[in-house]
Amino acid sequence: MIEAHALTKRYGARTAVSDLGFTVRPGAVTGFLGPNGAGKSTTMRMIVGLDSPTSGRVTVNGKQYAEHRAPLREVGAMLEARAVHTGRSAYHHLLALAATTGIPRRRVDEVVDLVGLREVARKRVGGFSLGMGQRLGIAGALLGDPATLVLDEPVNGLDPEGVLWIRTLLRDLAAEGRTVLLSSHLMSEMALTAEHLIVIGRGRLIADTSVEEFVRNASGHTVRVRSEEADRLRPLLAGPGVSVTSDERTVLIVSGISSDRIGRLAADEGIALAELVPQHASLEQAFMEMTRDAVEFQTPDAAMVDEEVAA
Ligand SMILES: Nc1ncnc2c1ncn2[C@@H]1O[C@H](COP(=O)(O)OP(=O)(O)OP(=O)(O)O)[C@@H](O)[C@H]1O
Repeated sequence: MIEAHALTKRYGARTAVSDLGFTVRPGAVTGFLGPNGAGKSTTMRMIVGLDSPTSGRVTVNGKQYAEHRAPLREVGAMLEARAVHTGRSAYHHLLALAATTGIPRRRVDEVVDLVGLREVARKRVGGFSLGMGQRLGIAGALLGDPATLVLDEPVNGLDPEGVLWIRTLLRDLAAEGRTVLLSSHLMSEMALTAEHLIVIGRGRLIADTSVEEFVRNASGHTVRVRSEEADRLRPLLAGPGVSVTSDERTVLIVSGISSDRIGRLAADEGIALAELVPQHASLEQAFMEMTRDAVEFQTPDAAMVDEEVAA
């Protein structure tokens, strides 16, 4: 379990993390999301003691990282996959890491197999592809068989087979009762991997909720209705907060009213519906909506779209 209490980090005048409070629970994969510069990496660095908070605290299983007697056995982290001596082989990199923390050699063999690096384990890390480097980073994180894992962009650079592999691995590790926190910019992947989300923007908490709830709360919620009598149905739906748009004669996209109610209104008037489909926002749409005000740099196009939406 990871717990942050009033966690704050300032770099000079810049506040990277501000009064952040959250709990990452065991047994589920928790996604850590936020626009660029939101403070994710800073928070992760504080979790594993690479940076110290200006105020507040963050603990792993009740203690700050440095207070643990064998931190690698407590928390496994991959923050910068490339932070490896490039002249060493993958095997020796892991062996050196293990030796400094009293982890037996056989565990190195285990993690090498677990991450699928057996064939290249004796090759120099300098020649590794981005994907192989990621696998090595994950091997390092798993070395101490820790109850808690903190991974910054672990799928970055992996091919589709690698992405599927890590998704399955993380879900399995969580199912064993571990605490898994990962950040990713790939929303579709996050939607498939994580059950819970912590979303931050400009260093502050925006949401701490299940993926399902986060998507449900996004207002991108509409109902698609198809009927030969769409013209007759349309005025019946009108009301405060209801909006109806239509690009095709027989199709209405309705927001502000539930599909149950639309179905009832149509039935009362004897209007036959060919389709009545609630459309849920994707995690990406929900994320864009929830973090819109927290985006550090907006492209002119995105800003223009926002203005058009607001107009
Ligand atoms: N060592 C540092 N010195 C000064 N400012 C820093 C330092 N590290 C981070 N920052 C600033 O703190 C803020 C948060 O950065 P951080 O890297 O934690 O964000 P992030 O959410 O991980 O972003 P990204 O998604 O782009 O990786 C940014 O404005 C960044 O410029």
